[in-house]
Amino acid sequence: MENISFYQKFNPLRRQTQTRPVPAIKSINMNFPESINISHLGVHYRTQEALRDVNCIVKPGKLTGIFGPNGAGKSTLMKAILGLVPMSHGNVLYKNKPLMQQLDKVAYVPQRNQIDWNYPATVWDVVMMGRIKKTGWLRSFSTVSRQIAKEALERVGMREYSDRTIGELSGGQQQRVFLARALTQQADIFCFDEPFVGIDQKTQSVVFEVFQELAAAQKIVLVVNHDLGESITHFDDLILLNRDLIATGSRQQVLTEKNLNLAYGGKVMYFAA
Ligand SMILES: Nc1ncnc2c1ncn2[C@@H]1O[C@H](COP(=O)(O)OP(=O)(O)OP(=O)(O)O)[C@@H](O)[C@H]1O
Repeated sequence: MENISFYQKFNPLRRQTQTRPVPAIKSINMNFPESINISHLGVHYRTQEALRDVNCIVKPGKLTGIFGPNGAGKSTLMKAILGLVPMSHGNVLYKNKPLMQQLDKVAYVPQRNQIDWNYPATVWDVVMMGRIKKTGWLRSFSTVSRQIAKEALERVGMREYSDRTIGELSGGQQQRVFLARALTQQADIFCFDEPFVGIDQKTQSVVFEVFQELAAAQKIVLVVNHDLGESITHFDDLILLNRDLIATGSRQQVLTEKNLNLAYGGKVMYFAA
């Protein structure tokens, strides 16, 4: 039997990504239409400048981390990319069009402190929410949607918790449920804001495994993280911020002593990428 991941199995683009040749680059303005292209992005909160002239690309097939010290603008960058905070200037393009016009292609899991854990929803309800865009409001879910949700829960080891309310779960279990919901969306772009905060080691391993499966399926996987410890070695590409873009590229290119000093002001030890 063909050995494929959960995500590849339910990925409607799977056959195309396997057989279709790489499309020709048509845009004059940007070189990577299959990537997210971020140009001259700036964000102000009232008088405070949170991000200044950020230019980078986020490629499919890579696990990309947004790193930087507290208050560097990591979450702001993710939110600006998704149109959740207004940009003061710049643009974010995907497939030659503003990403904001294509949010149906995005699955986003916000920071856990932005989720109401007392809301009386079951694990199953939360995961099925990931199918609403495909199904439509007030319409009943298809057998296929139910199957996708079951397999997503299975993938993150939460199938037997389907009937629990989300408030009854541990932090790690809650994070796995939201990961399952993101999987059911069958998106092209996956964005996670601080998914490793307050979770156990087992959940961290499951989450990284799923991220790597998504990247292997040529998805865009963008993760805000602040942990400069061993877990950073799971990332392929990094965006290092401190209001300005300090560096972007492969992990090896970004994690230099000079870049870390610029971002953290000499407060972290340099270690080999
Ligand atoms: N809604 C807001 N209104 C005003 N200022 C804000 C708002 N959100 C963020 N900021 C400010 O913008 C700056 C960047 O915040 P942001 O949350 O993006 O940083 P971060 O790198 O994600 O930080 P952390 O690691 O602490 O979560 C900070 O100085 C923060 O105080």
